[in-house]
Amino acid sequence: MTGTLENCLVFDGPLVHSCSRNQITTHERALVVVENGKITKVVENVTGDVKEHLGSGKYQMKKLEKGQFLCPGFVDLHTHAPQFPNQGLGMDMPLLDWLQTYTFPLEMKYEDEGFAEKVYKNVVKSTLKSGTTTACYFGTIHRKSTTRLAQAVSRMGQRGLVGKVNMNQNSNGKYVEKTEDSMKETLNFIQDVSELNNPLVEPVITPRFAISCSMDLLKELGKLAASGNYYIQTHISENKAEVEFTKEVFPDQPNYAEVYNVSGLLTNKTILGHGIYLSDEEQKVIASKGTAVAHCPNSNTWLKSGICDVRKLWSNNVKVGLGTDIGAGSVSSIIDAMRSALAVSINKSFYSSEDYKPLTYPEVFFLATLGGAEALNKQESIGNFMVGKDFDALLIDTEWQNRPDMNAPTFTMTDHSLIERVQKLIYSGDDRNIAEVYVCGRLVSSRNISSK
Ligand SMILES: O=c1[nH]c(=O)c2nc[nH]c2[nH]1
Repeated sequence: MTGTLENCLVFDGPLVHSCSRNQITTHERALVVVENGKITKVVENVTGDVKEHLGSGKYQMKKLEKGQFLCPGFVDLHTHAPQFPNQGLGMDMPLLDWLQTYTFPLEMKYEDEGFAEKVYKNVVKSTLKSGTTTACYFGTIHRKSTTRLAQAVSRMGQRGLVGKVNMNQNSNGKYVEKTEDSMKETLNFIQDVSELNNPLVEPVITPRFAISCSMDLLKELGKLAASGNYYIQTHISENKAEVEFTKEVFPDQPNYAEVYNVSGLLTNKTILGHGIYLSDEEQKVIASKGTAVAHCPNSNTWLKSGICDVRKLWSNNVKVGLGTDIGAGSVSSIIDAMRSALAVSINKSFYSSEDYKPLTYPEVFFLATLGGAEALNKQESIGNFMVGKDFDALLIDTEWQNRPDMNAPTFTMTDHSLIERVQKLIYSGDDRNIAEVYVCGRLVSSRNISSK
């Protein structure tokens, strides 16, 4: 803590976070001191008066109420901002048909910047309300509209990685770009994001997926990513027909992962959506590059893509976090992604060998917070409440009686321990349990205020 406590905010109450993959650390009463957006002190096992721990000085206190606790902000590693208007549509189709019927026609509409502005400000408002403090967004091929998305993220105070999509082949014949334009507009987009002058908002190189890009384009994008050490996001091995199509489009490559590897697109700043059908060999290459997988269980269920085996990824040392994957996913909340990850893993256990253990609730909590931070290589700045990290946090309220008017999903009429309240959040909670959202110490969304 620096000098006096003036201009600092102190939270006093229960705290939960992940410090390792299979355990949730809980403190019945902790003090978290936040100065200039950073956590400068955490006092655990607090008893008695705050002054006994922090001395005298001026600080703004935030005392949590019964049933409330602090939890790290959620990391959504994979979502498509332009697809929010299609949320819940076309879930009865497999991936490639769904893209042609629903997704490409909607994404084409973002040629209109006015439409993009209207949608994107509501997307960011909504994901913040759901507790997503860090989001990796796909935009569309349209540079100016995707810049509107980055501006909305910046204005509303979210930590965001935003990508202009690249695709120069195998589309519907209309929603496609020339290689040269794709590269030029990606460079322009990077410039637009740098002009925001906001360290919380970063550009991501975003080839849609292998089949929508020629090898030339993939390699150009790989070079560009290396030139500025930029993040990269794309899809991999989501659906069996997609995997087969990829083999046809890139017959010289032994597998899907190698298409990205030879293009220089597998780095320790790459996030691959899905990864359901990756072989051990591919997973090992991905792990050796420090590349991460975004597990998107809700989307994988509705599009009937398959079940991603998170344990297998972990056993091959691949980093994993969660993605909501709107609009193939139907719910934009990482609480839902945690619950879906548990459900698909339990379902998988019914027909797997006896030694397959379904994911546990501490493990999915890890995926939603510290796991997502590690996937992005941002574990030094976000993911839990270690001193020196940025204060990206949620004030969770599980007490039904605090707001009966909201009919909150966590019904509580008897006493519950802190870890029971965490379970309630994961298994039955939703946005109504998120009272306040902080990014880098700034209150960006609350049940009473809405972001502009
Ligand atoms: O879930 C998905 N959503 C998409 O928009 C997409 N594009 C390629 N592959 C995809 N998968």
